[in-house]
This record gives sequence, structure tokens and C-alpha cells, in this order.
Amino acid sequence: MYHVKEAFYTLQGEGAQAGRASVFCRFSGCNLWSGREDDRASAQCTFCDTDFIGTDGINGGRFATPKALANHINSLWPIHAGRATPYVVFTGGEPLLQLDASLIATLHSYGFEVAVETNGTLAPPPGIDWLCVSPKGANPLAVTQGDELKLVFPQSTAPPSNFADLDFNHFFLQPMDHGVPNQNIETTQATTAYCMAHPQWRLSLQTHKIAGFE
Ligand SMILES: C[S@@+](CC[C@H](N)C(=O)[O-])C[C@H]1O[C@@H](n2cnc3c(N)ncnc32)[C@H](O)[C@@H]1O
Ligand SMILES: Nc1nc2[nH]cc(C(=O)O)c2c(=O)[nH]1
Ligand code: SF4
Ligand SMILES: [Mg+2]
Repeated sequence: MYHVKEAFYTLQGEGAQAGRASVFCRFSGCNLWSGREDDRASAQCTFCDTDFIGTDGINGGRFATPKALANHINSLWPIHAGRATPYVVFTGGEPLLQLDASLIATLHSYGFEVAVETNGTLAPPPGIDWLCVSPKGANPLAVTQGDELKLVFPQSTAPPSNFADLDFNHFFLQPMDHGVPNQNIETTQATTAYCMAHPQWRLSLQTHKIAGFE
């Protein structure tokens, strides 16, 4: 049984695929935080910007089989999509708690490319087309290669230098969103400065928040 918090059609807001039309499938639950505000300070990941508890979001629910969830995702991709390749982004919560090879294979049979946003602490199933790893503090990585490494910055226990030699094609720093406007400006300036001083890293802004399309 797959537990999905919400699913929706939007643009990928972050990283190297920013701007690409995508179906987002947000799985419920995470291995680094319960999702309860009471637990945030003591969690292994403390800065999460997402509600991933339950299945009560838009197009959320419980899906018994890979085909049922793949059909649901397919129904959110536009019918008149021209030459675009259908694209689904699995996120969460932590998607690698639930995503499996047979769901990926079913989506491939429907013509989808499959992308994943993960905290990198769990081994991925085979078949993922675009893997984005976003390390969290001192939590050890089970994944050390992929398409993009997108580090939320700054994290005192996860400096970029810890990841600069890993086997990724793109290296991004994404300013930590504190939900506080002035603090966000300072964080973005610090991130910009780090990228200018260490040009291996590029700036990833959360464009869906800036442009307000989500
Ligand atoms: C909500 S997470 C879900 C996927 C997975 N659990 C992970 O952490 O990568 C999706 C993306 O949002 C990023 N993110 C979470 N909270 C953030 C925040 N406060 N500011 C900026 N990015 C954040 C994560 O690092 C990750 O790249
Ligand atoms: N538009 C949009 N792009 C995103 N890229 C990664 C996101 C995530 O929460 O995983 C996200 C999100 O929540 N919305
Ligand atoms: S690992 Fe991802 S989903 Fe889990 S609490 Fe951190 S940012 Fe949120
Ligand atoms: Mg998000």
C-alpha cells in the first residue's frame, strides 16, 4: 500500500530541472522527522518546509498497487502535452521509504521519466531517471552518486566541502527557508557568496515560492 500526502501538476521549482512541467507525488512520512512541530527541535532534520503527515492533501490517498498509483499520476499529466516527455517527481516526506522498482517500471511503461528528491539516507530502487540527493546534517549518506546534489545552506553539521568530491553531475546550494523574510535575504546572500567563492556550486532558488505558482 502506498500512502500519498498529495499529488499535483506544477513546474519543478528547484535545481537543474527547474521550470520543467512535472507531476509531483508527495509520499507521506519521513525517516528523519515525525512531521509534528512538537518533535521538530529534537529531529534528525529540523528545517523541513513541508507537511507530509497523512493522506489528506490534494489528490492524496492510499493506493493498493503500482498500477493504481501510476494511473493516478498519469491522470494528472495533461492530455495535450505536445512533444514533452511526461515527468513525475517523487518527493515527500522521504520517497525512498515507499518508492519501488515495480512502480517505476509501470510509470516507464506509460512513457514517464521518473525523478526523485531524497535525503540520501536510504538505498534507491533501480530505474530512477533523475536522482536528486539533499543531505541532512550529520545523517550518513547511503547514496553517494546521482544526477544532482542539492544541499540546503547553511547547515553547521553539513558544510558543502563534505560533499564536493561525490559522484554527481550538478552541485547546488539552496538557501534555507526560515519562513522569515529578512532572515531569508541574509541566507540567500550568504549562499550567493559561497557559490562565488567556490564555483563548483551553483545557486538553486525555490522558484515556486518566488513566482508563487504553488
Ligand atoms: C521536503 S524535501 C522531501 C524530499 C527528501 N525528504 C529530502 O529531504 O530531500 C524536498 C526538498 O526541499 C528541501 N527543503 C526542505 N526544507 C527546506 C527549507 N526550509 N529551505 C530550503 N529547502 C528545503 C529539501 O532539502 C529537499 O531538497
Ligand atoms: N514546485 C515545486 N518544486 C519542488 N521541487 C522540489 C520540491 C519538494 O518539495 O520536493 C518541490 C515543491 O514542493 N514544489
Ligand atoms: S528529510 Fe526531507 S522530508 Fe524529511 S524532514 Fe527533512 S526535508 Fe523534510
Ligand atoms: Mg517543497
